[in-house]
Amino acid sequence: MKKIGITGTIAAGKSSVAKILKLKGFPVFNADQYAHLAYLPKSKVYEDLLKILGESVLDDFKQIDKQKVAQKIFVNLSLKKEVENLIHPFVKEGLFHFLDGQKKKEFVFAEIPLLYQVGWQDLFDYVMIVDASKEEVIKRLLHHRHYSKEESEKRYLLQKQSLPNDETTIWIQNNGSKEELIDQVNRTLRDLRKGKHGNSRSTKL
Ligand SMILES: CC(C)(COP(=O)(O)OP(=O)(O)OC[C@H]1O[C@@H](n2cnc3c(N)ncnc32)[C@H](O)[C@@H]1O)[C@@H](O)C(=O)NCCC(=O)NCCS
Ligand SMILES: Nc1ncnc2c1ncn2[C@@H]1O[C@H](COP(=O)(O)OP(=O)(O)OP(=O)(O)O)[C@@H](O)[C@H]1O
Repeated sequence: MKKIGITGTIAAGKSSVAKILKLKGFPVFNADQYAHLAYLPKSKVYEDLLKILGESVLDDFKQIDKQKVAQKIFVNLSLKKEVENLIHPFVKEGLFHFLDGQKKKEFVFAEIPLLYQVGWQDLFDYVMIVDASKEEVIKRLLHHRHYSKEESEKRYLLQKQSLPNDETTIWIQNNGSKEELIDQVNRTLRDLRKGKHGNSRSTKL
């Protein structure tokens, strides 16, 4: 089993790549979706999250409202850190459990937007970085997410990150059509099978 982390900036096309891979039958873990499970009353970090965030983040059904969480943590970085200290280990456990169940698969993927910020790159044999030009990203945020021009620029700058590059990095440049994106994913799979992306790094798993 080769483990491949998928990351990249906002609206670069990470989820689109994940969708293409899923349609081709590959298992794909989604860190953001899994993180949302932490906010459900039955999760094991729910009570601790409530202690940190306070009852004001609950909605009428006693569910933690993610929008209210966002409003609190993005203006209070120490609170954000405290929340992350609960959620990141929760997601990591979910990721390990997922990988454990896929041992017989050729390739297994995990979409982790904050891969480098959380420092999980060494868990993977390869890191696939989905990239797009600033112009394309802004266009997608305006047209598909219906953000204003200012909001789009702000989000782009907030999430822009410096991305490392070594022989185990696989770049997907998503500035063209969806068909071109599918072609690139197919080419990448072919190259991976031929070993063209270098020797995979030794992982910590
Ligand atoms: C704060 C959370 C709940 C927001 O989740 P969600 O997936 O719903 O994000 P989404 O992009 O849909 O935003 C929800 C709301 O937050 C606002 N928001 C999102 N990002 C930002 C930001 N950087 N600054 C201000 N507001 C923001 C949005 O405007 C929206 O109103 C989520 O990001 C979270 O749980 N973060 C902490 C844990 C973590 O690091 N997760 C990553 C997985 S490893
Ligand atoms: N090559 C493309 N051509 C046209 N539209 C695209 C292309 N790639 C992605 N999109 C569209 O741009 C938007 C963002 O793409 P996607 O959701 O895949 O990005 P993402 O990196 O997962 O975003 P986020 O970081 O916000 O979760 C989506 O509406 C998607 O359909």
